[in-house]
Amino acid sequence: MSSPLGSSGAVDVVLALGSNLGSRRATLDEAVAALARAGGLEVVAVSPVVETVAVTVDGPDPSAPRYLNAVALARTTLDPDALLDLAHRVEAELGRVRDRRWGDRTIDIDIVTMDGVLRDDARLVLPHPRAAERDFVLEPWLLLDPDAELPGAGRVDALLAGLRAGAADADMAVAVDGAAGAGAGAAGAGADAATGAEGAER
Ligand SMILES: Nc1ncnc2c1ncn2[C@@H]1O[C@H](COP(=O)(O)OP(=O)(O)OP(=O)(O)O)[C@@H](O)[C@H]1O
Ligand SMILES: Nc1nc2c(c(=O)[nH]1)N=C(CO)CN2
Repeated sequence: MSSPLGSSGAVDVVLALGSNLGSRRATLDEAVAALARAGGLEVVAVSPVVETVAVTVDGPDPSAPRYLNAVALARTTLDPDALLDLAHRVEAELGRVRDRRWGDRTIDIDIVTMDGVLRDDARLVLPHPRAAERDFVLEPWLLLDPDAELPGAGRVDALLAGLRAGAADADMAVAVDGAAGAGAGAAGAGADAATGAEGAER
């Protein structure tokens, strides 16, 4: 089967998605579908969905609406700026309002890594500077790819184990659902670990 990207110049990217407002699961699915529809990006696989406690600027907040988080693996011919523009466009389409840092949001799409790209400027930092500390990124990523590595930080399984060893709230990720974006290479790995997030929209 031929790739919609053709054969030239595509690189692997890892995208982290999160939603803690509205119909979270539907929004994640719509975000994956919108990314998959966009020119220059092919969604290869999507992780199971993990329900997580909101991390705010003051730390984990069990009283805030919980997030559904997922990770998507994709291939793209877009350059990093164009990929960030696409992420922002999809966020805007899905009602993302930027008010507070780490505030509640219908959808957040972060670029975790882009193969071979190291970048650090006001607009974009790659790999994502906080991915290594975020169980809400590492857990779904690991479910999708047990051999995943975060460039410059190490294996995702080791990073997650380190976080869990250090965290009093090691069970912040409270439930695992099926993969987001079914039909876009969604992976079912880890769905057996579900503890009831299915239909958990409130
Ligand atoms: N790797 C990256 N992925 C996405 N945005 C990035 C990245 N590096 C830098 N940014 C910049 O961060 C800005 C703020 O992004 P956003 O509002 O999604 O932040 P946030 O999700 O609240 O916090 P965080 O960046 O810690 O995830 C974006 O407009 C973008 O310019
Ligand atoms: N649980 C959880 N907390 C967050 C998340 C997220 O995706 N999941 N995203 C944030 C900003 O990117 C801030 N806090």
